[in-house]
Formats: sequence, structure tokens, C-alpha cells
Amino acid sequence: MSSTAATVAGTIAAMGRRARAAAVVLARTDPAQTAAALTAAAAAIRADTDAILVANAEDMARATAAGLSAALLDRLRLDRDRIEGIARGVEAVAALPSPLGALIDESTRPNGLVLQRVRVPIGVIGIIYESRPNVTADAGALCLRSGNAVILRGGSDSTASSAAIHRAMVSGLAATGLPSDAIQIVPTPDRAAVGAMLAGADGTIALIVPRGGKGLVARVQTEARVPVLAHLDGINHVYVDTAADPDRAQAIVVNAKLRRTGICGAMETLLIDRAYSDPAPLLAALIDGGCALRGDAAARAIDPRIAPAEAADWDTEYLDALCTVGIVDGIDGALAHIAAHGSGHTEAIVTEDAATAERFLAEVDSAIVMVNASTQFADGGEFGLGAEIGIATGRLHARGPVALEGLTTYKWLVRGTGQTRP
Ligand SMILES: NC(=O)C1=CN([C@@H]2O[C@H](COP(=O)(O)OP(=O)(O)OC[C@H]3O[C@@H](n4cnc5c(N)ncnc54)[C@H](OP(=O)(O)O)[C@@H]3O)[C@@H](O)[C@H]2O)C=CC1
Ligand SMILES: N[C@@H](CCC(=O)OP(=O)(O)O)C(=O)O
Repeated sequence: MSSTAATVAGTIAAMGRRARAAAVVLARTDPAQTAAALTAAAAAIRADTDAILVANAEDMARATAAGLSAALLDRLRLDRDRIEGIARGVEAVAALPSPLGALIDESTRPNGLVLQRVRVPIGVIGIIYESRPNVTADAGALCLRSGNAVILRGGSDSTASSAAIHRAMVSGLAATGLPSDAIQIVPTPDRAAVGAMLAGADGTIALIVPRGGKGLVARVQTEARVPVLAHLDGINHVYVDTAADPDRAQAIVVNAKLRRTGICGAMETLLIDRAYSDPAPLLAALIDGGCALRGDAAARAIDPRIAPAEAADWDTEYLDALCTVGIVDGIDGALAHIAAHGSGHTEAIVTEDAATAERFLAEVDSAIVMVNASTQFADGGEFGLGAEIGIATGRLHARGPVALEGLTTYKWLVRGTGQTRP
């Protein structure tokens, strides 16, 4: 380890120890107090709007000079409306019922022992996320409301904006007597900090939430030494079955690809049943909507405007107005393709055949599986969770949109009357 990396690791370990101490306080804090802290934080965000905008202008200038794409610049950009939206989001989390102490289930053993499982915080959570400043507030708010301390590591293009929002969050903590170490932000863009977090920050971090794409995935896979709740890329498929209603199929496919191309819930590959009778208008609707298509030979035979797909296209998350199109042999072909190329995020089928729909729901192993709906609904707010840290793409603990409940674990409470085990 270089001396700079060692210094960064030391900083992260010290943050972890302070977060651990804050987590102990949060675990016994009345949820009304975390709600009050978030209400105060939202007020501070509003009051600090000018300062947040100045910080964001600084980030935008640097990112523009560095040649960031229009989609990434849009994700980074704040204005008064977006800051108001961030404040409202924090208030919405404050208004959500606390998950802590909720009874999951209860049973009584034949020997009279009464067992309960109740929700408790996880402890210290480390979140690594993209250059999207609102996540600083959303993630901080969700962690606090679920009784966890958090160490936030946002994208390096958003350093100033995230720091400004973080200051407002901390003033909410201070205003209500909660430890400021409950929500900390990594003070350096050095990626050595990500390594130190993945290593567990000297045993203090209980869970890492990485939100990002392929580069982050690779690093998490090789370096993580603590449990990971992965929020990774979305190579999402829509399969249009032979029994699809054409109008529905067109509306869903266009929305899934083009509503917002840069979000992880966007469709990246369209699969069409070889037996589907009307594929040409479907493809034309995407092209007319401004989407470039790359496809296999069968798709190109339907519309010559489709460019040939390379092998890598089937495994690419474009996050842009670009989509791969494959013609498959019915649901078996679609299931095999998704199993080979999906990233476990969100897949959808368009069909009027109930049995085919049920088979798709049962056999696709992604966090979110949909029938006759756009993949762009992959979102905690749309699922009624009030907010989200993101979409969990792994297979354990929590899947799909993760909000308060996904940021808790549970413990068993066992009440006896003097029982001893024979
Ligand atoms: N499932 C979900 O909920 C979500 C998934 N995403 C996914 O995020 C991706 C788009 O965001 P994008 O900004 O490109 O994501 P990146 O993966 O480039 O960046 C995300 C974060 O990871 C860090 N990072 C990336 N690579 C490394 C590395 N090798 N070592 C250390 N840190 C690293 C970045 O730091 P740095 O700033 O230094 O590059 C940043 O903080 C898409 O794949 C999208 O699907 C996005 C949002 C939600
Ligand atoms: N779930 C959120 C999107 C989160 C997301 O993808 O973020 P990003 O990749 O930073 O644009 C939504 O549907 O708006």
C-alpha cells in the first residue's frame, strides 16, 4: 500500500470508529428525534440553497471542462427546483414510519418459550455512489431514519455539491442533539477511500452499498471484505411475446427505453418473439423516437436501419438512446438470453397470455420481474416505499428498491419462564 493510500485508509478507519460510536447512540434514539433531525435538515437545505448552487456551479464547471457527457452533466446539475425536491425528499423520509422495533413474527414453543423477531439497525453503512448530489441527502436520510450511521462516498465530479448538502444534513443533526458523526462524507476523491471502505474501515463498517457500473463492480468483487448490498448496473430486457397486444407493446417499449435513457431502470435490450406478427412498427417507433438500434441478422432483416450488433452489445448498459434488438424463439429463447446476459436488475414481458406471463415471473431470476409494464418503474418511490437508496441487484438480504426496511436487520427476542434445555 502506498503512503497516500495508507493515510486515506487511516482517515476512513477514524471515520468508521466515530460512526460506530454514533450508531450506538442512534440504536437507542427515539425515532421521533431522527424525524425531527431530518425536518431540520430539510429546512437547512432550503436555507442553504444559494451556497449549494455555488458549489454545484463549481462542480459543473470542472465536469464540463473534463468533457462529461450531457447525460452525466444533467445528473450532476442542480437548480432551485431540484434543491427544493431534495428538501422535500428528506421530509418524506422523516414522515415514513420508523421500521425499528417492528415485530416481524412471533411464536410460542411447546416448552413455553416466546420468540419474536424485531427489526434493528444494521450499524454503520458505507455507501459508494455516482456523481448525483441528491443521493447524499436521500442516502443520509434513509440511513438515519433506519437508525444507522453512514459514511457517504459520492462520485468525484460532485465533491463540492455533495459536501454542501452534507453540511445541511449535519446541521439538522446538530439542531436536534444527535451526533454529527451519524452522517459523514469522505473528504477526498482519492479512490483509495473506496478500497478502505470495501475492506471494512478497520472492522467498523457492517455493510457496503455500492451504486455504480462495471468499474465499481469489478473492484467490489475482488476487494470487498464486508457484506455487500450491490446496487449495480441494469442490463434490462423487455421481451415482446407472440401474444403481446401491439399498442401496449409499443407504448411499453418506447417508455422503457426513452423516458429517461440514463437511469439504471432503462431497457437496454429488446427481445422479440420470432412468431410476433407485427415487429416493424415497434422498431420504427424506437427509431422515430431518436433511438439507434443494433441487432442480430433477423432484426436487421425487419428494418435495415438497424446496425449489426457486436458480441459485446448484448452485455452493454448504454444509458443512452441506443438499444440492442434480438429475435428469439418464444419464451424459452427469451429466458435463455436473459439468463446469459441480464445483470439481475429488471426484466419485463409484454403478453396477453396469462400462462406465459406466470412462467416469465417464475423463471426470470432478477430483482424485479414485470408483466405488461415499463422497466422504468424500477424505483422505490414508484413502489410506494417513499424513497430508495437504489435498486439492489444481488440475491441476498434485500432485492429491488431498497428503502428503510432493507436498511435494517433483525434480532430474536426470547422470553422464558425459567426453561432449561434437556
Ligand atoms: N442499481 C442502482 O440502483 C443504480 C445503479 N447505477 C449504475 O451506475 C452506473 C452509472 O453511474 P456511473 O457514474 O457511471 O458509475 P460509476 O461506477 O462510474 O461510479 C459510481 C461510483 O463508483 C466509483 N467507482 C467507479 N469505479 C471505481 C473503481 N474502480 N474504484 C473505486 N471507485 C470506483 C465512482 O468514483 P469516481 O467518481 O472516482 O469515478 C463513483 O463514486 C450505471 O451502471 C448504473 O446502472 C446508478 C444508480 C443506481
Ligand atoms: N430509481 C431512480 C433512478 C436512480 C438512478 O438510476 O440513478 P442514476 O443512474 O444516477 O441516474 C429512478 O427511477 O428515477
